[in-house]
Amino acid sequence: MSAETGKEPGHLSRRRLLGVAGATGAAGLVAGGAGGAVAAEAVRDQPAELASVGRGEVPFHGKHQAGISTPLQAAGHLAAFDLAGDADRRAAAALLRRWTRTAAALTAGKPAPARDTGVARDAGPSSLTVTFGFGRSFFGRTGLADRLPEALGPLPDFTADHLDKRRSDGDLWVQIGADDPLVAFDALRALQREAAETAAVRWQMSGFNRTPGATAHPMSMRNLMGQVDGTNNPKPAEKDFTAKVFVPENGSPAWMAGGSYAVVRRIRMLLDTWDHLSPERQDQVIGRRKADGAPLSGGTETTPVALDKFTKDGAIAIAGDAHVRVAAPESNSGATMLRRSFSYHDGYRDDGAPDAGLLFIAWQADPRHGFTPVQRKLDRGDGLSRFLRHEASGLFAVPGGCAPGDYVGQELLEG
Ligand SMILES: C=CC1=C(C)c2cc3[nH]c(cc4nc(cc5[nH]c(cc1n2)c(C)c5CCC(=O)O)C(CCC(=O)O)=C4C)c(C)c3C=C
Ligand SMILES: [Fe+2]
Repeated sequence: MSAETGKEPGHLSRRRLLGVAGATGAAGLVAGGAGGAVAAEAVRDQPAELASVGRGEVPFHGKHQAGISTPLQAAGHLAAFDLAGDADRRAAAALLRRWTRTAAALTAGKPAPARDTGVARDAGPSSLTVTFGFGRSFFGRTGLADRLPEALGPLPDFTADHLDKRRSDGDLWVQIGADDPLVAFDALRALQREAAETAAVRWQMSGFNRTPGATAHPMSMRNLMGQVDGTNNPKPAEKDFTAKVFVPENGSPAWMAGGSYAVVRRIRMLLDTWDHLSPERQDQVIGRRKADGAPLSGGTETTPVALDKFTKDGAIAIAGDAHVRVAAPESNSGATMLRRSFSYHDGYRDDGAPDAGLLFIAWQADPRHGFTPVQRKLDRGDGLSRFLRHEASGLFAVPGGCAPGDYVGQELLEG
């Protein structure tokens, strides 16, 4: 219950809640009891003005969880949680129910049902998305080993790995994205508080992207190496997008229908070394122009890459070890994924280098036909890999979305 209104906070948006609180105080001074209540009612019925960024709202409920094919937001948090030693399947189910209720409220621009700290009080939904996933270790701990998806087998070791196990894996995974950093933090804090005695944070990472609307060009984001990144992603409008990214309705296990698999890699960029390369070398390493994202085979950012194109001098336009050649579906028997990453910067290391890079997140219907074969190929022959360090890794089964009243993962936990 809200002390100011006497109603459940869920009835009001965060914005209106603030308006009501302010108006009740002010009107009470002038008109006293009954008059104040009337004024409060009037304010509640008047939606407060929000900037366009604040108004953005991504539906929480649906066939797929939000935060997968949703356009990238400006602020992101990734967190993995481990279940407490005595937390069983029932406790995990209760947690997912609490988390779902909170995520549904916050993404609709309402305050957290359990406790509103006020951090996001005067903001709208701000395109908040909250996405939940299960790590391999979750299944053994909850007695659900017989429901472990085959696709959630551990990722193989790659020769380029420098993984910190404490910042890798985890029983449960949460991805938060929003166009307002305060809204994103509010969601992270609410979920962490609600984990209470059931689960504790194993690791947490924060990232960012360009603010939507800051520029119309290029079409895709820039990463911290300065490259236009995300151009050749599968697009939601393409007819095979769903098959590439989501587990089909008749897929296995049945509880993953409409779900997806997220590969999470914390990839540090060796920016001091990278920044010393000439612009031409940087373009060759990727196979695209840094300036506008156009492939070195010609055209603009959206022109398809022509891997077999030669220049006038008879040289191959896109080098043999160029990142886009080695990573392309054509070089990997069609293996593909949706890359939806956040940049990160966690200050400076002892050697003075920035601790910065990409919270790389790849979404696919099956990582054995997506991330794994592509990373194997990159591991051996990618010209970009000498400027990168893979420092943390996780693979999570992200179930389909839920209907109002249900909770994410219900079919796994109760089916
Ligand atoms: C295993 C998969 C991949 C990892 C890990 C990865 C890391 C990584 N990539 C960039 C920058 C760019 N990648 C680009 C394209 C691209 N990358 C992958 C896969 C991985 N990248 C794929 C499948 C593709 C598309 C290839 C194609 O079909 O053309 C690009 C070009 C623009 C684009 O299409 O997105 C850039 C730039 C960084 C910096 C990085 C690690 C930090
Ligand atoms: Fe890439």
